[in-house]
Amino acid sequence: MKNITLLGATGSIGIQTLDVIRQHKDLFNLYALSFGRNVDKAVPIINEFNPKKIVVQDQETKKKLELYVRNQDILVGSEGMIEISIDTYTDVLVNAVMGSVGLQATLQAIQNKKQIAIANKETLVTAGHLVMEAARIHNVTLLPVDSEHSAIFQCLNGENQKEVNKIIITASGGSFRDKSREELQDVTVEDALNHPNWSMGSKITIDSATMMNKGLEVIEAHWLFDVPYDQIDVVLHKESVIHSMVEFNDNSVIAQLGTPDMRVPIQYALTYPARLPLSNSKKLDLVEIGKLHFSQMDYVRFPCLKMAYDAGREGGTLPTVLNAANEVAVDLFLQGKMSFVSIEKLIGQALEQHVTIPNPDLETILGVDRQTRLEVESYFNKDLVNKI
Ligand SMILES: NC(=O)C1=CN([C@@H]2O[C@H](COP(=O)(O)OP(=O)(O)OC[C@H]3O[C@@H](n4cnc5c(N)ncnc54)[C@H](OP(=O)(O)O)[C@@H]3O)[C@@H](O)[C@H]2O)C=CC1
Ligand SMILES: CC(=O)[C@@H](O)[C@H](O)COP(=O)(O)O
Ligand SMILES: [Mn+2]
Repeated sequence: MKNITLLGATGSIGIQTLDVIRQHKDLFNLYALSFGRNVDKAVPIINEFNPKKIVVQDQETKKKLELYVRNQDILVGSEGMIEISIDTYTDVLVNAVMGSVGLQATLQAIQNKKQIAIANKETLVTAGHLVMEAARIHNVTLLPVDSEHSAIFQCLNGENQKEVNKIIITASGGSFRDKSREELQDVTVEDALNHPNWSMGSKITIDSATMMNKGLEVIEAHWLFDVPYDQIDVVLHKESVIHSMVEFNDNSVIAQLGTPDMRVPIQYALTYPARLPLSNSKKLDLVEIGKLHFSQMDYVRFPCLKMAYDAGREGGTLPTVLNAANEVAVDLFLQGKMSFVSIEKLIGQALEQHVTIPNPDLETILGVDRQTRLEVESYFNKDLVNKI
């Protein structure tokens, strides 16, 4: 029996992780969980799974939760997340929190040799070099949950890394894939949240519409698989049936396919190297689908992807700036405070202003992250973007 600690239990990945745990009660026990502020969603989860420890985002949420929860310790904030992640009884940490807030918990869990299933790409974008260095030193394998990275991980299984020509990450194109740049001017939050293939949390759904999701995934792939940026391609594939591919030096290409169901990569990360049946998961029927489509990525249409490649190549603190600026900008858009196209403007502005610090330590990363968030808020307040 493995004790799982789940960061982000009330989110899209969190809920699907709980479904996997529910299906394999003989293998997994939910030992501890964290969530942000959604007490209504958390209470039934706590009643069903009875975790020993719970972490919430702030004191106010703790007070609300105390009205429903009597048997568990309720911890708060980043320190609480670290505490449950390194707890002696935690065997596996699933990082399914939104944003770079789970970075320190992940780093400390690695230092404590916990098994890590990582959905949270922002952690790897903001501090990939620190996370991978810790994983190397402590001999911990990061098991990817992100569908593309799980696919690449499976394609590389048993292969020689030196024989890899390139990684090909597929992109659905997101909710505005058929719109021109001009047509993006007056799109709404509701339009942007309408992803064609996946039902996900709101931040990643907006990232998918701006193509920043693919940019974050390129950086994530660079760190997880130790592949240079020149050997990572992105191709538009609107069906999201091929989750990603690897081309080898004999021009052979291995791909991983499946219906869009995040429980598949979540479960694989938890049961690796074994595979288990997953009930209520739709089988892939290629005959029913008939055709798969592919087209070249357009970096002018999707400037966020270009910014991510550039920031990744430059390295140092630039990916931290990219990520923090994106988190703030997406949040401002989701709150209805500014237009969709303002997201890329705010990120571009933050990247332009920043003087990269090479090889940053954790303190530097956390400082740059904080500073960038303040700066982006200030550009917004100074009217540098189109407010709605
Ligand atoms: N959803 C998907 O299919 C996929 C997601 N991912 C990645 O997985 C991660 C999670 O995504 P997703 O599940 O969609 O996100 P959601 O927004 O659905 O869920 C996020 C979770 O994190 C919690 N949370 C948010 N902010 C904070 C905070 N400041 N402190 C503590 N907890 C917080 C939320 O709590 P609450 O809601 O209670 O406030 C919720 O439990 C992201 O990094 C995403 O990029 C990767 C591939 C696919
Ligand atoms: C399910 C998943 O892994 C998401 O990251 C998904 O890939 C988003 O789709 P696109 O970013 O390709 O639209
Ligand atoms: Mn993905």
